[in-house]
Amino acid sequence: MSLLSVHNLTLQQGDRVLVQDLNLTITQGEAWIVLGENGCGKSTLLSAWAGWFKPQHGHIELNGVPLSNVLPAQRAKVLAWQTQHDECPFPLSVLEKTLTGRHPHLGRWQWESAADLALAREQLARLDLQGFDQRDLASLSGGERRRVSLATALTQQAPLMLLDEPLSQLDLRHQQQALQVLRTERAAGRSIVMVSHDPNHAAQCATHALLLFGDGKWSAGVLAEVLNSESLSRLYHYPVSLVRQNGKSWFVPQQ
Ligand SMILES: Nc1ncnc2c1ncn2[C@@H]1O[C@H](COP(=O)(O)OP(=O)(O)OP(=O)(O)O)[C@@H](O)[C@H]1O
Repeated sequence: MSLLSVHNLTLQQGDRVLVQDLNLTITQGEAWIVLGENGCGKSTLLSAWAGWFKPQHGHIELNGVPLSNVLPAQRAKVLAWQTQHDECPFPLSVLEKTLTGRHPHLGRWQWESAADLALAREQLARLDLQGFDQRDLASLSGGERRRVSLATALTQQAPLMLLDEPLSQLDLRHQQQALQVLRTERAAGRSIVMVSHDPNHAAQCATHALLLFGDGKWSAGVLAEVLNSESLSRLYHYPVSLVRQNGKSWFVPQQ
C-alpha cells in the first residue's frame, strides 16, 4: 500500500532548483536512504514531505490523500519527522521530550498514560538511554541528544518515519545499535526514510535509495539498481570504489 507518493515534485530554494519533477512512491515496509552532497536539498525534501516546505510544483499524497488536505494532528499520526536540529529553547527533561512523541495521540486536556510512559522509556532503553529520564536535555552530549530525538520519533509509533541524519554524532557502537533498531522497525512493517552521509548505511538498513545530485537531477529505486560506485562517484564528485570483503561490499573513497 502506498504511504507517501510524490508526483512531478519540484523544490526550489531561492532561484536554485534542488529537485525537479521527482516521482516516487513509498510503500509499507520499505526503507529509503537519501544521499547527496551538502546543500543538495535532502532536508528541504523531508520538510516538504512532512508538510512544512511548500513545493514549487507537483503534489504529495499521504495514504492517497493530498498532503495539504491532511490536518497537522492527523499527519502526525501517520508520519514522524526527526529534524536535523535538536536544540530546545526551554528546560525539558529527556522523558518529557520523548513523551512529545505521544502528543498526536492524546486529546487536548489528556495527560500521558502509564502505557505512554512505558513506551517512551522502552524506546529510550533501545537506544542505550535508560536512566536518562530526568536529565535536562541541554546537559546531554550531542550524540545522546540525537538518540533522544530518535527515541521521540519511535515513541510516535507512526507508520512512516522521516529521519534527517539520525546517525550523525553517534559513535560506531551506537550507530550499529540504532541501525538494528531501524531494521527491527522495518521488519515490523514501518516505512523509513533516512538521510545519511554514509552510503554504507544503505546496505545495513535500506531497500531503496534516492540520490539527489544538487542540480535538480535525481535517481530513485531499488538499492541494487541505484547504488553503485559510478553513481556515487557522480553524486559526490569524487571517485568511489566498491570493496568486497567476507561476502560484504563497502563503498570507499579512492585515495
Ligand atoms: N531560506 C533559504 N533561503 C535560501 N536558501 C536556502 C534557504 N534554506 C536553505 N537554503 C539552501 O538550500 C540548499 C538546500 O538545503 P538543505 O538543508 O535542504 O540541504 P541538505 O542536502 O540537507 O544539506 P546538508 O547535507 O548540509 O544537511 C542549501 O544550499 C541551503 O543553503
